[in-house]
Amino acid sequence: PQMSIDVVSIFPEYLAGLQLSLIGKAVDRGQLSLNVHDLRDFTFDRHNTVDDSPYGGGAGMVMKAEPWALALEHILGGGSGAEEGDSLPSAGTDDAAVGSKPTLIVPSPAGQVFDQRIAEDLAGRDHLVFACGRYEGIDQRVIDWAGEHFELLPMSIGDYVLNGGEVASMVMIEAVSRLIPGVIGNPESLTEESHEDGLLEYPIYTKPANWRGREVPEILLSGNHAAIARWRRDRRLERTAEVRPDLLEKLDDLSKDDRAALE
Ligand SMILES: N#Cc1c(-c2ccc3ccn(Cc4ccccn4)c3c2)n[nH]c1N
Repeated sequence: PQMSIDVVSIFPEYLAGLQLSLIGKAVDRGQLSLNVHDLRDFTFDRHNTVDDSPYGGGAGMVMKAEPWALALEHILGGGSGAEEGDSLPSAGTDDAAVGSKPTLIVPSPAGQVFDQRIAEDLAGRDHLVFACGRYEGIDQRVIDWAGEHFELLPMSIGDYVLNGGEVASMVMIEAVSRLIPGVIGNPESLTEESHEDGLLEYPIYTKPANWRGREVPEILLSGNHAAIARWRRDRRLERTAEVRPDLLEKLDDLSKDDRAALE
């Protein structure tokens, strides 16, 4: 497959949603391999303990180190099925064989904020591993240990607090996998999408032309493609200025027409 993704979680069924729709088809087509691992499979006490109280006191619980190290070693050892059953990996396809480390993404409120640029970077990698924490997070020594075996990326999906890393991992896996060539049905829709060139997308319409007395903007029915392109760009600039002026600040290649639209 072009990319293999492993996810470790105490709620593996949370990730079942990824098997549906786009990603499911890409997996069926062999473009993507997705393996979800239950952290509790790497515990051996009667209660399958994954957490304990924090050294130094404080509220909540901390995820124990050993189960995480065992789960990640299983994945490093090719336990994600990357080797088993596949044709012999030629040089460059198998991280372990050529020595480039797999990427370990650790969702965390204290991570770097995920964005489209990071999604594009991750889409070019061979093997992504997502470590979904719960409770107050994972024993720091796991992160320190993992840094020797993975390229380590603590990542946050935004400035709000979640209860764990599963939802964040699904967000990142969806944003990354749709950038893999062939995974999304219609590649054209990748080029025009918003956040690609820093502007939000323009308003979209489909039949009927008059819906409950509301008309589609005349220009869109005109067939004048240059005028339509200009109208769409103007709407994108207007919307971005209105909703996300911070994105506009970043743009430095606005044309005369662009500035006119922002007046
Ligand atoms: N990505 C991302 C996240 C998270 C996130 C990710 C992983 C974990 C594992 C446990 N918790 C609960 C928790 C709450 C408070 C302080 C520490 N930990 C997580 C929260 N919150 N917000 C984001 N954008």
